[in-house]
Order: sequence, then structure tokens, then C-alpha cells
Amino acid sequence: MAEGEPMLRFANYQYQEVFGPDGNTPQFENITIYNYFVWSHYYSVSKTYLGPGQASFGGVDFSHEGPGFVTWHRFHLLQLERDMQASTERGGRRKRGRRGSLGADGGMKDGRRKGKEFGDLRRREEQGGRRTDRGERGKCGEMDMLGDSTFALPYWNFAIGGSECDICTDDLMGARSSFDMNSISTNSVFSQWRVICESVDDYDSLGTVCNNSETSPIRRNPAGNVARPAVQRLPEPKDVLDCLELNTFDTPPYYSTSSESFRNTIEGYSAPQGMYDPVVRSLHNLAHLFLNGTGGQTHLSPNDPIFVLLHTFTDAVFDEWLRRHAPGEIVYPEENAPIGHNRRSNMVPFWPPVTNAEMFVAAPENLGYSYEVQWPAPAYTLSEIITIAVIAAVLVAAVVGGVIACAVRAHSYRSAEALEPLLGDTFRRYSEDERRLDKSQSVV
Ligand SMILES: O=C(O)c1cc2cc(O)c(O)cc2[nH]1
Repeated sequence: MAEGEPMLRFANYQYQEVFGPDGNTPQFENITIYNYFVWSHYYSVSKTYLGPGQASFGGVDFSHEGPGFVTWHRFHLLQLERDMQASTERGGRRKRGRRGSLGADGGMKDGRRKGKEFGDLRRREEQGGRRTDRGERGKCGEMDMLGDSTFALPYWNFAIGGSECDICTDDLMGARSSFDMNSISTNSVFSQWRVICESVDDYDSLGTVCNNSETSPIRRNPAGNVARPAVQRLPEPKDVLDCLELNTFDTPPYYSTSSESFRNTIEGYSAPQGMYDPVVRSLHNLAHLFLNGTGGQTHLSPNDPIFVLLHTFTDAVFDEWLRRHAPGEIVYPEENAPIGHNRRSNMVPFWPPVTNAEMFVAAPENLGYSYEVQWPAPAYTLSEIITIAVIAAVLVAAVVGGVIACAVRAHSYRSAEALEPLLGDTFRRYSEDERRLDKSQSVV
């Protein structure tokens, strides 16, 4: 890349126009790091335009409803994290990042600090960015972001049950506005965080591609979907534990209808114990729908930065599953998964190409980051409960038996003591008789 060219660019055109009017001038635009993050998710789920007068084809989703759900979102986050770490210093060794909690479940201090930096992301970009001096910023390799290769994205443990979004406060991801249930409070840095890729109907019907224009502020109304009570609550801690116990990574048809699939369960189309049920939404999907706004619509959801934290936690569960089950890439389907979701498929639209298999590895050993998560203590199985109950019953019986034995012994001891004065009298009488006898003998 020549000096002066922007670091991050995205294609704003359909295939036919992407090489420009002369067929030799690729049509790219500059974009901020965060908007690129939003755009790549939008692109991965967007329908394929089939031409005027034809309905766009919506049967392809490169990032959801297939085994690639976990690997695609893992790379999506990793790319954001690396872009945020960037500095003008070249050639520095990448250090390990620890992804800490932003919520109330521990690791708070670390996560909060990182969250603040995270909240500064778009502002920092804008200060040195294209809106103020268009074309000046972004020489290749000169993208000065945090300049900290240890920076790690925080996570939000959304599996806390209840109907409170614990990180929706003004010092974290933004409280609810007092004036509008669906907006973020003006005291939050996110209150005027604007959405791109909102005109989804135009993209589908007119064949335009999301062009990076920012429109309305993000909307969020946690637990506010009164028409759908089932998504007014967050997942429970036990849901995560149940999901982690599933042994099989994915099952045919490797889709949102898969049963007994870890992937479909963490994605949230199955009950947490693994059974597919068309009306169920759990874990990741439930957390999205709970947010009830920008973060609940697939083509828009990363516009709400809470998306990042929801997905780091989803990725933490995936990493814990990899650690517990140590599966090897062999369990990742090689074929018969939806397009883009097979083991060796490149994940769309990332460039340079990266395959699903490359992200199907334990993060601490292979990808340079790890999670600080306190997983809830595992629940006992029925047979464990029965064993514990039997042992407890035997112990109780032994203790009760022991107590009864002691009581009986004490009782017989007391009874014996009660007899003792009689014996004492007898003994006294005999000894007095003996003494009297002795005296009479001595007189004699
Ligand atoms: O309806 C769902 O299950 C649903 C909504 C939603 C939004 C989103 O951004 C996702 O990534 C997934 C998702 N699922």
C-alpha cells in the first residue's frame, strides 16, 4: 500500500461497479475503525441483490445460523481489538491481553477502565480522523489508536437473570434516558453514538450497499419488549453451565434447527440443554433481543457498542467449551454446513482471508488473549444428587444412632447412680457392723 493511502477502507459497491467506471479503479471509501466493525457485520448478513424487479435473496448469512457463528464473531472482535491496540510504533511484539468483566461479577476495576477507553474510540478517531481533515489521516501503518498492545476488550456477563441491564449506567454503556424509554441518557458518551447501515430496505430493493452515512442515535430499551415477555429477562447463570456441558460442537443440518449442538445453543436457537425449539431464544440471541432496539436487529446490532461486550462474553463461553472439551478441528464440519460456514471456508467479508478453522483454537495459547471469568460452580447431576443424599442419610443415621447409644448409656449410668446410695448404706452398715465386732473382740 502506498504512503498516503488510508488504512481502513470498505467496498461501497456491488460487484459489477466495484472496479469503477473504467473497470480499473477500485471504489473504496475511508471509514472509521468502529464503523468498519459495524459495516463488516452488516455485509455478512445482508441479502444478495438479484437485480431490478427481483426479490433480494436472503437465504445466506455468513455469520449466523451455522458453525461459523462462533468463529466469525471471534475474528470480528479480534480485528477490532487489534485495530484499537494499534500505534505508530512498528514491529513491537504483541503482548497478551486479559479480557476482564465490565459487569458486577468481578474484574470490575479493570473492565471499567478498559470500558472508558472503549467509549473514547470514535471520538479519538474523529479527532485525528477523516471528518476533520479528510484524506490527511491514515497513512499505511500510521494509525495511532491506543498504542497499547495489551489493551483487551472487556466483556459483559449477560447471564445474570432478571430484567436489569447492570452495565446500562452512565459511567459504563449508558443509562436509559429519563425523557425517552428507547434512548440513552444525555450523561452518557453513547447518547449521540450514531447508526450506520440503517436503510436496509434500500440496500435490498435498490441494490445500494451501506455507504457509511451516520443517521439516528442508537436506541435501546432493555426488557422493554412488552409484546414478547419471553425476551424481557436475561439468561440465567445455569443456562451457561448447561450449554458448556454439551459434548458435540455442532450437529446436522449445521443450522439454526440443530439439536444437541453446543454452537446452536450458545447462539441461542436451542434451549440451554440443547433441544432445538422454534419458539425458544436463549443465551446470545436472548441477550440481543433483551436489548430491544438497535442491538436487537441483526443488520444493525454492532452499532450499539454493547454488542462488543455481549459478544466477548459469548466468545468466553466458546473458549471455555474449547478448554473443557479439547475437541481439535476434526469436530468442526468439513462440509454440508451453510455457505461460508465449512471448516476451510474463508469468513466473509474479512480480508486478508481467514478460515473458520483458524479461529477454532483455544484463545490463550493461539490467539494471544484470555478471559478473566469466574464460571459458576457446576450443578450436580441426578446421580450425583442421589449419591450425596445416600451418603448424607448414612451419616445422619450414624450420628442419630451414636446419639441414641450415648443417651441409652447415660440413662443406664444415671440409673446405676440412683442405686448407689442403697449400696452405700449396705456397705456402711456392713462396715459399721465389722467395726462393732472388732471393738467387742478387743474388749474380750
Ligand atoms: O431474533 C433473534 O433470535 C435474533 C436477533 C438478533 C440480533 C443480532 O444482532 C444477532 O446477532 C442475532 C440475533 N438473533
